[in-house]
Amino acid sequence: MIAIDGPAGAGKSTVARLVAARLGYLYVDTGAMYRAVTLKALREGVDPGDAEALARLVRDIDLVLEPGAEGVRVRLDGEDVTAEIRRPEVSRAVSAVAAVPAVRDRMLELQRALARQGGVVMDGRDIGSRVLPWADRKIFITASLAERARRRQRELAEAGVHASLQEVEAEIARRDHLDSTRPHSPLVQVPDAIVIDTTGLTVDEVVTRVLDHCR
Ligand SMILES: Nc1ncnc2c1ncn2[C@@H]1O[C@H](COP(=O)(O)OP(=O)(O)O)[C@@H](O)[C@H]1O
Ligand SMILES: Nc1ccn([C@@H]2O[C@H](COP(=O)(O)OP(=O)(O)O)[C@@H](O)[C@H]2O)c(=O)n1
Repeated sequence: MIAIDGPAGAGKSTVARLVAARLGYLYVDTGAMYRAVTLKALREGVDPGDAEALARLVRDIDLVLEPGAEGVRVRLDGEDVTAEIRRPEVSRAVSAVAAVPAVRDRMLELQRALARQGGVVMDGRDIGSRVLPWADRKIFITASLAERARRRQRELAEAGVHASLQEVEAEIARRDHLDSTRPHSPLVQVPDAIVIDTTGLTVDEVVTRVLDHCR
């Protein structure tokens, strides 16, 4: 069981997916789960600040993560929403939705159920601290804000979304602040995690470091 946490755009998903493939483990992208909940809320006109409505919304949500050739596919109520959950509207609202305790408690149940299936690499914000505190390895992946913004801007451009570097950087910084300061299972660096700063590294170098640590 490998737990990977860190701020937005640090490279968690990219590295976690490759490490899971190398080890033959299941990869669980918990950020995608919070994004899918947020998409459902936006579609149903539920205010991201309405905790009671969000608690109802997650109670029997149909959320499935399926391993695919190009990464995990996300199905919400039977529909493939893999691309849509990366839209800027979802990114803007997700931290408010993820701050609601009932949402986090429901995601925790689903995440632990996935981890019970066997070898797993799970990435997010509270995996080492709350979801899988008994994980065999914990890794905190980070990078400078400027580098993370450059990476996210490139990804958005590839998806046809054009935003200035300043805008992307401000948005990431705002989300990191919300994620780190919420009362319920905030983003924290646990003392038993090793830290990898990916700023000057290639994806391969980071994957190698994680695999070395897991041996
Ligand atoms: N050294 C590196 N480690 C991880 N990702 C990197 C690295 N260099 C560039 N990238 C790119 O940065 C982006 C990181 O995004 P992602 O993995 O979604 O981060 P996170 O899951 O932490 O938000 C990807 O497009 C990835 O290809
Ligand atoms: N374990 C997790 C994972 C994500 N999240 C929330 O979900 C958001 C999106 O996560 P993500 O990993 O997809 O974000 P990116 O770093 O890929 O942009 C985060 O900003 C958090 O608000 C969380 O609260 N706890």
